[in-house]
Amino acid sequence: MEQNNMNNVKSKADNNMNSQVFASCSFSSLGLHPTLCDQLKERLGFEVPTLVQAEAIPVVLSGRHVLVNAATGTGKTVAYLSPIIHHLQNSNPRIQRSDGTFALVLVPTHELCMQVYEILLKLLHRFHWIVPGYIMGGENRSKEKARLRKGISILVATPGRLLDHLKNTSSFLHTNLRWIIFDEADRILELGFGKDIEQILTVLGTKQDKSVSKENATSRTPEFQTQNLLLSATLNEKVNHLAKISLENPVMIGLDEKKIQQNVNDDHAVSVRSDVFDRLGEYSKGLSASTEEYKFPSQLVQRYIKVPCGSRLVVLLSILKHLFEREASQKIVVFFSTCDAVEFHYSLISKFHWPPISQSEVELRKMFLGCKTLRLHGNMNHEDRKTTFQTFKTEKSALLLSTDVSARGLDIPKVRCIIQYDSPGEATEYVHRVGRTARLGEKGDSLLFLQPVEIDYLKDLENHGVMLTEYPLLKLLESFPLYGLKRPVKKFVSVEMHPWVLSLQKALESFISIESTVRKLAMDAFWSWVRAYTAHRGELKQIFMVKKLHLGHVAKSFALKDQPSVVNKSFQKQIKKRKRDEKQKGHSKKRRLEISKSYALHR
Ligand SMILES: Nc1ncnc2c1ncn2[C@@H]1O[C@H](COP(=O)(O)OP(=O)(O)OP(=O)(O)O)[C@@H](O)[C@H]1O
Repeated sequence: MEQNNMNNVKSKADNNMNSQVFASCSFSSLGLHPTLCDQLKERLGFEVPTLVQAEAIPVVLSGRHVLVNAATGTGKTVAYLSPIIHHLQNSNPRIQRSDGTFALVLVPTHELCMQVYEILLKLLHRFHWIVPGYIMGGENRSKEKARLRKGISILVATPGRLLDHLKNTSSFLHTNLRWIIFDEADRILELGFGKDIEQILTVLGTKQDKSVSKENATSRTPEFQTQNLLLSATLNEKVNHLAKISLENPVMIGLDEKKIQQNVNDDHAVSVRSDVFDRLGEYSKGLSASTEEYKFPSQLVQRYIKVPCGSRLVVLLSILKHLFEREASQKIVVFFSTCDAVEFHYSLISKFHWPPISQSEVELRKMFLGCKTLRLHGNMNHEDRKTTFQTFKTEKSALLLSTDVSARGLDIPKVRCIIQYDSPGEATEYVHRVGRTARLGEKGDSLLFLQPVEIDYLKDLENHGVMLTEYPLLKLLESFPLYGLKRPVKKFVSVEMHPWVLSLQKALESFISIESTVRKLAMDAFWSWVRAYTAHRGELKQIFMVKKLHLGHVAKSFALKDQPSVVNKSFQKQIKKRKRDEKQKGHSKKRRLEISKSYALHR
């Protein structure tokens, strides 16, 4: 009886969740071609549209420019791809490869490029005359040229490589271009592609000139007009600017109309000029002090864990152990600030054995974490990145250690938990990292690591409407066996002094001292971690201050016993050398910009 009641409650909750995610209509009722609806069902398993799809598809089909601001994992990709495919397959006479490119999807990263391309492949299965393709940095240019020469109807591209081909590949035919889509627009801009995008729009002749009168601008024949779509899970001034230069009288989807109205009414002068971009601009301004708007899936449980610096590594490993022992089959992503940190933790987790047992039982020694572990970062070659991404997608249970290369737009099914071991910095980044879980109504947890000195970061998140609750760390530590050590009698023993923490830290340090390759990785990771810590921008600089840190404790978080001076010396040396080099080169502002762009790309 009790079980029945429980089941009823669960199914009500599931129904409730479904109605927050899915619409109560069908794909065909939105106007999509029946064969395309079949493909959505057969190839992707989509029975009904999500709310965002139900709202966006008819508008995109109508030919209007659109700005979509919706939470992560709500189905934006199909919301723009399906109307495009609908129109292209309907085209009479049939389109041909030799007609060149009709639709251009711009994405920020390689992984997202491949992801969109794979969805396209599935949706186009029965429309063999519509050819999908991709071009992206790091791939072989001549092969891409050859593919472009043959003709690609729907092209997915990263901005830099697209611009390259627009300038240098004369056989790239784009005179029939009808759609330009900016997927993950905020990320594209954050990575420093703003100028590339402006150039792309100029080369394609689709940059919106706001000096042209509105009447003239909207009276173009719809058939030959380029329809631009901009999708972003976060809104800010930069996205607003891109919207301004790329969209013409757009329909806005996902923006809170009441808020827009309120902001506009608050400023009478503004309400007189009710241009859609002024309204968007006012909307962005009214959002918060930092002009950002965030949307979270309601089922996402967001927590933070307060950990003293020197115990960070032990606590990370303990939490992972706890999570995988509680639920053996699950996927977890841990975010780090640098490629070196990913390499070090990957190597450590893949090799570290515990609990401590006698030498005679050596064959029984278990890995500390028995889960499949993968790594992903910008210094890996493309093939490895692709393989990791595919493996993590298909595994039922795995741990992915990653930099922010996987924070945006990547759709990995069934990720149960996101751990932000290194703080994300910008709140936008926080949103996108946690957006890898709790997708499309699924359950999801997120956990943010903060040191006591960084706790003000919570206020910054609060200013953006992100509220976190505290994770009960001491309770977790109490749950571990102590292998003969005495459990503390005092209830409120500190995290650092907890016997489990002390003994695991000791084991990690001894392990590192004999494993020279892992030790070398730890030293590199320490160095780059400190450098990344100093790179926080704006107001965050007051929260994440290197001088507030004890470098000896930082070293401990890389299982290094060394006094910081030993590790620090090489760090100081490198900093000095860099400064010297920079001086010699007459380090211009332009150069600094280039460096920060390439730094972002290599994360
Ligand atoms: N109608 C649907 N029915 C079932 N599943 C769907 C439907 N639409 C999308 N999905 C699934 O939902 C997940 C999220 O979709 P998608 O990646 O397009 O979201 P998104 O809004 O672009 O996310 P992000 O902002 O993180 O890029 C994917 O796994 C996708 O396969």
